[in-house]
Amino acid sequence: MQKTIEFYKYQGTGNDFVMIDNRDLQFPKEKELIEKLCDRRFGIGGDGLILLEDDENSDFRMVYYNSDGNESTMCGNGGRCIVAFAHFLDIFENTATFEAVDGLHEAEIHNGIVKLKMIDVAGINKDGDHSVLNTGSPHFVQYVEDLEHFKVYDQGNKIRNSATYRNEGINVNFVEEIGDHEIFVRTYERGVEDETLSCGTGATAAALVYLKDRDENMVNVKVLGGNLKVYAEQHGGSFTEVWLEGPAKQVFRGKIDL
Ligand SMILES: N[C@@H](CCC[C@H](N)C(=O)O)C(=O)O
Repeated sequence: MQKTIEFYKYQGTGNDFVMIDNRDLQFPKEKELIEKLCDRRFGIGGDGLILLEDDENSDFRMVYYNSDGNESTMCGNGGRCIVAFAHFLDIFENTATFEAVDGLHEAEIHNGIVKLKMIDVAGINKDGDHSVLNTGSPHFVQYVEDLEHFKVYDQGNKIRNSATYRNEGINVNFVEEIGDHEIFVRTYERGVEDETLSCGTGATAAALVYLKDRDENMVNVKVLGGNLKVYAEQHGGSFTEVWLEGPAKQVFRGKIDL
C-alpha cells in the first residue's frame, strides 16, 4: 500500500534540509530513500534530512542524515532549523532542550533567530599549521588569504580524502579574518562531499580557533548564505557556553508518496 508522508523544507544561512515530523515513527530510515529525497534533480533537494522524534527527557530528539543518505554526527544549522520546526509545531514556546547524537542541547528562538548551545570543546589540536577540533562534528580549520577566490572544493576535497582523514572523513573550513571580531568561513562538508553555503558546526569550529588566546567571547561569522554569531567562554584551551546564533526559516512544505 502506498504511504504518503508530509515534509517541510528549512534553511539556516543557506544550509538546507528536508525536515520530517517522525513522532509517529512512520518514516522508513533507508539510505537510498534519504539520498534520493536530498537529490536536487530527482528529489526535493537538501544538504541533509532531519527527523524530529519524541524524546523521554527533553522536548524532542533530532536524527540527522547527510545528503549521501548516511546518519551522521551533529549538524549545527540543522539543529537551529529543527528548533524553528519544533517551534512551528508548537512543541515549545521560546526555550527548548533537545537530544541529538552528541547529547543534550539547549536552544531559544526569538523572531526567527535561533540560538543553539553547542557541546563543550575540550581543546584544539594541531595538524601542521592548521587546527583540528570537534564541535559535535569533526573539523579541520585553515586560514587562507582571498577566501572569496579560493578553490574550496578542490582543496577541501583533497584534505578530506587525504590519508589522515579518508576513513572517518572530516569537514574542511577555510577562514579569513575580515574585520574586528569578524571572520569569513567557507566549508567543504563530509557526507555532502561539496562546499555548502554554510556549516554551523564548521562556523563554530572556525570561531573557536579565532577566539583561542584572544580576550574575547564573541565573533561574527560571515558565510556564503548569510551571517552567524558564535559566543564562547574560554578556560585555558577548552571552551564552554558555546552558542551558535542565526536565522532559520521554513521555505516550503509538501507530500512524498513512498
Ligand atoms: N551542515 C552541518 C554539518 C553536518 C554534518 C557534517 N556534514 C558531517 O557529517 O560531519 C552543520 O551545520 O553543522
